[in-house]
Amino acid sequence: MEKILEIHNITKKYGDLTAVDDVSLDIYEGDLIGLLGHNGAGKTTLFVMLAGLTMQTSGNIKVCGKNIEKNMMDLKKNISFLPDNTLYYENLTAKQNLEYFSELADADKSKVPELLEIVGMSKWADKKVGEFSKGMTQRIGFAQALVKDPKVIFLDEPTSGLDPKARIEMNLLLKKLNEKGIAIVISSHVLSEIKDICSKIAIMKQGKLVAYNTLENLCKQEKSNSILLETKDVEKTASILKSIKDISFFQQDDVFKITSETDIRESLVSILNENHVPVLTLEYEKEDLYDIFEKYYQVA
Ligand SMILES: Nc1ncnc2c1ncn2[C@@H]1O[C@H](COP(=O)(O)OP(=O)(O)OP(=O)(O)O)[C@@H](O)[C@H]1O
Repeated sequence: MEKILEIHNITKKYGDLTAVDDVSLDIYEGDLIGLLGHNGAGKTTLFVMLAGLTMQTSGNIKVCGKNIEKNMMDLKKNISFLPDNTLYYENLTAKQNLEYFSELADADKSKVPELLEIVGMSKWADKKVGEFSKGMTQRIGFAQALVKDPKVIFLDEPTSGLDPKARIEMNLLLKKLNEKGIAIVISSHVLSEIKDICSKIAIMKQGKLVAYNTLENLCKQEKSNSILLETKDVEKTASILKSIKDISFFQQDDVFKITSETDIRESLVSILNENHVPVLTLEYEKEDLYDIFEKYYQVA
């Protein structure tokens, strides 16, 4: 896969405030990255720098191998940024708005009908944007992001304010665009959505990028220290667990959740076998994105 963006140690300061602090990451063709972080973590600031709308205070960005300082046009040509509050000319139709944005981007406006088709808005091409629902307007936003045939699209909270059906449709559309090879980076506060559609997760905290990996690798790295145990004899199991030192546990229905600093699975199976308690399941509890996110935010 082609490396589209190389971001090396970029920092953005606004006076004394460091909004983005020494962030490095690479973005490849076909990446679908979820960018998470609390309010004020620096997500939007990172996007505006990567879209070439503001200069970084330090660090450098390469687009398709070229440093942007000398090739700002390369950055602007290859990257689209859709802010969370994009405004359209409400008295112009969907088609007219997109033609206008095509002209601004110096792109081929004859492609507008095709873009409307991609985002499922052909039927409403000649309707005024002022009459559209939030979901329809957001589709126009995606079409706008596609106007210049970008290699990467940054979307700032693209599903914010949409109802559940519109969110699902939007996420399907994102996947469809991503399957065409366009790298997509989405900032969102909706972890379940990010988990469902993104292949990589980036987490920002106080301007720093504290995690960047595939969800699978993050789950492996942040392995839980809780074991889930289910046996055929709940009472006997409870009494055995009470006798084991340095663990804590609680029972939920027929499953015991055991917390231990060390891996006790083998010794636990032996003790249960010695006491003739058949084990049904014994496995580490799987971390989900919510746990991982919370962990990064708990660490000082
Ligand atoms: N133009 C600016 N001038 C001064 N400070 C700014 C500017 N833009 C952003 N900031 C500050 O930089 C920090 C990071 O803001 P940013 O908008 O990037 O965070 P965010 O992660 O996108 O937050 P949210 O999830 O609320 O959108 C915040 O403290 C914000 O107040």
